[in-house]
Amino acid sequence: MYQSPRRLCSALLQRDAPGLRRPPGPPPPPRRLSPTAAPRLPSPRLLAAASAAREVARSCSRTVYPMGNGTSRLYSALAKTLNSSAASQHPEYLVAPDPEHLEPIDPKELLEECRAVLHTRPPRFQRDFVALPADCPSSHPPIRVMQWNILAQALGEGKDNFVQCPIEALKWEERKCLILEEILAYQPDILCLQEVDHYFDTFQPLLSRLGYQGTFFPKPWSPCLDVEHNNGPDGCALFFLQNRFKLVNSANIRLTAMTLKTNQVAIAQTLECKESSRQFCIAVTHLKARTGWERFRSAQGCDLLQNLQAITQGAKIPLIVCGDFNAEPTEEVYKHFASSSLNLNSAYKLLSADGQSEPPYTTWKIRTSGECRHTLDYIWYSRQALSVRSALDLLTEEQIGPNRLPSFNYPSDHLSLVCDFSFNEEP
Ligand SMILES: NC(=O)C1=CN([C@@H]2O[C@H](COP(=O)(O)OP(=O)(O)OC[C@H]3O[C@@H](n4cnc5c(N)ncnc54)[C@H](OP(=O)(O)O)[C@@H]3O)[C@@H](O)[C@H]2O)C=CC1
Ligand SMILES: [Mg+2]
Repeated sequence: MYQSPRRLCSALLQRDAPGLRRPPGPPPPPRRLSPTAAPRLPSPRLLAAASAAREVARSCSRTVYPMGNGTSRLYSALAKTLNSSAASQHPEYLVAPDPEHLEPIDPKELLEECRAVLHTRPPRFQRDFVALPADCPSSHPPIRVMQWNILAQALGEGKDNFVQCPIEALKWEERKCLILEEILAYQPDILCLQEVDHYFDTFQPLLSRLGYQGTFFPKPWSPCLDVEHNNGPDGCALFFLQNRFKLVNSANIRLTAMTLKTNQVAIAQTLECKESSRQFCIAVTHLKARTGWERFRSAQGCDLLQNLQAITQGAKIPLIVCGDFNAEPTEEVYKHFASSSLNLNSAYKLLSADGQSEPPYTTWKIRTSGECRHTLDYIWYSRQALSVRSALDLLTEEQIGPNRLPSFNYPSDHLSLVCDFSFNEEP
């Protein structure tokens, strides 16, 4: 049974629940003015939902529910993991909430709830799926994969220095709704995320109630932990829809570079499709950032490829690798992936006229050092076993706007990549 909107509202607006507030700290820095974009026009239904949400949140902040109440159960599951400022002393972020306490949410209702929270923001950008020619027809529904570096909240507010992005645009309570809206709009079967620093308090509880099974692997020395009032370490997260796939095996990989352990991680899981009984491996990673680290990234890429060779039993199991590689297509690590014996192709190349060129950008931001427009994010796939049926077009320069990303209408400095895959016929 789906929950009523009032219960959904409480899922989103849990910030006001007792024990879930951030600890008192210095006042926020002066806020810059909002841009003059046209606000979304909320429907009366959305406004009613927002008002109901505020009411539920207010009542939750003063009411102690007896055990067994659904709202209280939700809060207790979230509260277990949300006490984020203490994360570096007490690794509470490693404790997953009890799945028995999670009740299903209707995605449409959650989307509506997100839109209600976002009603003062400019409208979402329109992006279209581009159909791609496939070699063979498929009798099974495609597998939709989303790759997205969602921008860690602590890094966005405390380290990244996006000088043209108003601090208000980064407010977590609204930015998380923009992130959820993007996920709910495309409804991926598999979701590969980087820079997740709100796994246990936001994505795990909400996405598991939408039917996903999630795994989180934090970076060992996440730079988020250096930021005051952080919410714990950031890391990679992998979610898949439980009604479509069965987990066969799962590996959390700490990447090495020239045998040395590094601060970067990957998750690789073998899944079995419930409709077709076919197995494939899905992996997510986030390689070392910054210029000057090209050889390091290349070594991390080699380590990941070696791990994936073993996990796919020498390329016997079809593979999809999603990641923020922090590397342009000219870099060595890209070339290793393109020429690996795993026989991988990069899905977004298929959007180009010749099928050979990566898109002009997957991240676009302005830092104090200037404008950074790069192609760093990829979805690699086994070119023999899988076909890309369609891919979500990127935002245009005009949509991104002169202040670039993140912005009031897009929550991350990286664009999401979304592809529909199907299996080719077995030889
Ligand atoms: N406490 C300790 O003992 C240790 C702490 N650390 C911490 O970890 C950090 C390094 O971690 P590591 O994982 O190697 O980090 P990375 O160099 O990989 O970068 C971390 C994040 O910073 C973002 N980033 C990239 N370029 C810039 C930039 N120019 N300005 C601001 N942010 C940027 C990246 O985002 P994107 O990928 O989107 O570009 C990425 O998510 C150190 O700075 C330190 O804070 C590290 C080791 C030990
Ligand atoms: Mg980043």
